[in-house]
Amino acid sequence: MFSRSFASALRSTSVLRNKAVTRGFANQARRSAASTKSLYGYAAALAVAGSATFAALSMDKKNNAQNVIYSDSQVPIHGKPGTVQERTFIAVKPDGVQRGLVSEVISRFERRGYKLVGLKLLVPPTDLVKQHYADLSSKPFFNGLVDYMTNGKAPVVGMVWEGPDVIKQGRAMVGATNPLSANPGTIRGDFCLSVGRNIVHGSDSAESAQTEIGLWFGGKGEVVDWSFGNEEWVISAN
Ligand SMILES: Nc1ncnc2c1ncn2[C@@H]1O[C@H](COP(=O)(O)OP(=O)(O)OP(=O)(O)O)[C@@H](O)[C@H]1O
Repeated sequence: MFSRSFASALRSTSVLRNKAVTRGFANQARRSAASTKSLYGYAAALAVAGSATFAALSMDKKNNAQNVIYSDSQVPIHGKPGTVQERTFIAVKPDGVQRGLVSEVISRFERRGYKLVGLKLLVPPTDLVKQHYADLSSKPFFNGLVDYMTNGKAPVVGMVWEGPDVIKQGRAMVGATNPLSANPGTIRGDFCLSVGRNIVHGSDSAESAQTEIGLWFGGKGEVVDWSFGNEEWVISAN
């Protein structure tokens, strides 16, 4: 289902008029989605569709409107803080996955206009989580936090999101660490009650984003550069 809608989205994108190219990528997307039959099929299809869009945009260099802030294809995996290609690391933690809130989190970032450039599902290794939460290593809850993130009762969904001011806006969308202090309208303010089960993580600074994206998405090709077909309608200035 997702692959079919991506195929039609790809075909309707003006820069993708080459049907043979589009069909090839659409078929790959269909195979990916069929092999996983889930939201993560959607993720695979999205990654393939993203690559297709990026490849096609590279072929078509007709961007001539002066007031459009187009993305630059030469982006380090941690993005370019302060630009439209700023990137942040957002994770749905095991309680969020267990409670079926992955799509809710993705949807909020997508609807806001942010672009998903990295996505993976994993039970993270202990070392990774210890590094991720290194600044909390002296806290009494540290061992419990590491165990909760790594014990495999549910996986973590790690994501890299891109767009203007995404680090600060992402934190605002996530809400205060303690859900009882989180504003309604934020993810934590809408969906949870306990600081130990606060559903999501979001990088709190450009430095954290760089470190965390490198930790969770350090492998080659794990973050995908691609351009929205409707970029002009989401991030342009007049
Ligand atoms: N007092 C506490 N008791 C139990 N767990 C806690 C406590 N304080 C923080 N945590 C856990 O440690 C995580 C990291 O805490 P931190 O102070 O870095 O907050 P945060 O930056 O809002 O959270 P995150 O890093 O997960 O986005 C929290 O999200 C929460 O899961």
